Amino acid sequence: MEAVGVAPAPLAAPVKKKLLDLEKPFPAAAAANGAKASPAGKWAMKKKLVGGDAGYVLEDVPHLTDYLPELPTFPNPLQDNPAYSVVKQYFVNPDDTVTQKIVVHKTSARGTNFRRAGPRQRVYFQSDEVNAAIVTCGGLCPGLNTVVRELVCGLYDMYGVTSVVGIEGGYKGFYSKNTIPLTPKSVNDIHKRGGTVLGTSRGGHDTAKIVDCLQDRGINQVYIIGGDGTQKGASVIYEEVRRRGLKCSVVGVPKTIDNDIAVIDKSFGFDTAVEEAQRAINAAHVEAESAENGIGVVKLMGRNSGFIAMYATLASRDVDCCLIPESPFYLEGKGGLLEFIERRLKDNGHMVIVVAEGAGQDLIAKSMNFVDTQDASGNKLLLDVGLWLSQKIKDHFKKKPYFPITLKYIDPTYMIRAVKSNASDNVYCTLLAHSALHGAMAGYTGFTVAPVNGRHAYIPFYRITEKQNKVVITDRMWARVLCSTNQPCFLSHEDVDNMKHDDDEHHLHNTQLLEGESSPMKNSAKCNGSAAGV
Ligand SMILES: Nc1ncnc2c1ncn2[C@@H]1O[C@H](COP(=O)(O)OP(=O)(O)OP(=O)(O)O)[C@@H](O)[C@H]1O
Ligand SMILES: O=P(O)(O)OC[C@H]1O[C@](O)(CO)[C@@H](O)[C@@H]1O
Ligand SMILES: [Mg+2]
Repeated sequence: MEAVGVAPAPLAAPVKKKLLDLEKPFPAAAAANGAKASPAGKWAMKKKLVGGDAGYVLEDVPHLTDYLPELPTFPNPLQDNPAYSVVKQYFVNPDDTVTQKIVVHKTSARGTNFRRAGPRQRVYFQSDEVNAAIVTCGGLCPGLNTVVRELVCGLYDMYGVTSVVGIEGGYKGFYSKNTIPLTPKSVNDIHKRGGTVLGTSRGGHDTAKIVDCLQDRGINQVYIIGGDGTQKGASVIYEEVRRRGLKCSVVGVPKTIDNDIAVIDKSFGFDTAVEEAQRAINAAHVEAESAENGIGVVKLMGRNSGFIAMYATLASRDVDCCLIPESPFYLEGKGGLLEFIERRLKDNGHMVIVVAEGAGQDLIAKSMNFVDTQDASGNKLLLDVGLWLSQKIKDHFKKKPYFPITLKYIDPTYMIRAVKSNASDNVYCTLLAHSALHGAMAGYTGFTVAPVNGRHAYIPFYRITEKQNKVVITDRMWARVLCSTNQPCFLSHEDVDNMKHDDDEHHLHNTQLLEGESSPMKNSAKCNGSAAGV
C-alpha cells in the first residue's frame, strides 16, 4: 500500500472553525470503584471542541495523529471490495457530524454535534499491520456475541485484517489469561447463543497491567464492549496508551441491559430484554386472572434506571402498576400502593405489578437493619424488592381475612438478559461493530460508538460516562405509563416541582429513548394520592 503522511482532513468551510477548548482537561475517570489507575495524570482526556456558525459545537474525539503527527495514511481497502464498489458515496464526508438536538426552533443554537461514524477514504493502518483485541466486561446482555462476531468478520471481510484475538473474562483477562484467536470460522454461529463466548467479569481493572499487555502483545486496536463502568475503564486505558505514545486505537462499544448510558439512542439488547420480559408478564397475568383476587408480581432488571420495566409495561398493557427507581412510592395510608392494590382488586378481581429491581430501595433499607454492600466493580448490591413487596402485600391482606388474595411472584431477572439477541438487535449490533472498526481504521481513538438520533456517531468517553441515563418522570413517556396502568404517581406537587428542576438539567445533556420533551406534568391531578384517570 502507498503511504502518505497527511493528518485527517480538517473540518472545511462553510463551517467557521474556532478551536474552543482544546487544552481543557477533563477529570480522569479512573480511581473510582477500586479500579487501579496508572499515572495518566496530566494526560487525562482533553475535550476537543470545535466551534462553528450559529452556536454549532463539534465535540470531537481524539485521533492518533493528535500525539503521533507523522503517521502515514493508506487508501481504504474497501474501495477495491466488490460488495462495496457499487455503493454511491460509500465514504463518509470528513465534515459530516451528527447533531445531538433535533427538536429545534428557528432561533435555536445548533448546539452539540458528534463526528459521524463510517468508513473514511484513507486509513491509518495497513491490513497486515493490525493486531486487534476484543473484550467484554460487566453484566451479560443479549447481542454481545453478535458484536464480537461482526467485529471479527468486519475486520476480515472489509479490511483484510486476519489477526484478531479475544480477551477472556473481562478486564482482568488482559493480564491473567491467555488470548483466544478469533476467525470468521470460529465465530460463525456465536450470534445464535446468549452470553459472551469471551466470558466477562466485574472488577479487576488495573490500567497499567492492561496497557502493558497491549504493548507486549503489539495490540494496536482494542474493542471494549461494556456498560458505563467499562467505558470509564476504557477511558483510562486510552489515556495511558496516549501517555506512552502507542499507536493503538481504543474503542468502546456501549453495552447495558438497563439502557442507562447517556447520550445514545438506546443500547443493544434492550429490545430483546423487553420482549423477553413479556413472557414473564403474560405468565403473571394468566396466574392472576385465574385466582380469586389474584396478584402477579414481576421483578425486572434496572439497577438505577427503570427503562426495561417502563417499556415492558407499555408493551404489555396487562400491567396495573409499574414501579421504577426514578419514581418513589410508599405503601401505607391514603394514596399509598396498598390502598391502590385493594381498589384495583375490588374493581377488576386481579392485578399485575411490574417492579424494577432498583425501585423502593430506600423503603426496604428503612424497614430492616441493612449495611450497604458492593460488587467487585463498586456497584451497590440491591435488596430484593420483589420478595419484600410480595411479603408486604401478603402481610397487609392477612389483616383482612374477609379479603383473601393469591399472590404469585415471578423473578425472571437473569432470564431476560441471558437470551440470544432478537433480529432487530442483531442488525443493530452489526452496525455498531462496523462503525467501531471503521473508526479505528481511520485512526480515531478514545471514543464510544453509538447512534444519536438514528445516526451512528463517535462520542468522546467523557460524554458517555459523566452521568447515567434515567427515566425522566416528568416526560410524556412516563405519563403514557401512568395513563396505561392508571396507577397513582405517588408524588406530591412539591416532589414534582423538585423533579422538574432536576429534569431540566437532564434535558440539557441527554437524548431520550423516544422523545425528550419536558411536559408540565399535566397529569398532576393523579398526584397527591388521587388515582383519577386521564
Ligand atoms: N471508574 C472506573 N475506572 C476504571 N475501571 C472501571 C471503573 N468503573 C468500573 N470499571 C471496570 O469496568 C468493568 C465493568 O464495570 P461494571 O461491573 O460496573 O459493569 P458495566 O460496564 O457498568 O456494565 P453493566 O453495569 O451494564 O453490567 C469492571 O471490570 C470494572 O473494574
Ligand atoms: O450480573 P450481576 O453482577 O448479578 O449484576 C446484575 C446487574 O447487572 C445489570 O444487569 C446491568 O447493570 C443490572 O440490571 C443488574 O442489577
Ligand atoms: Mg453499569
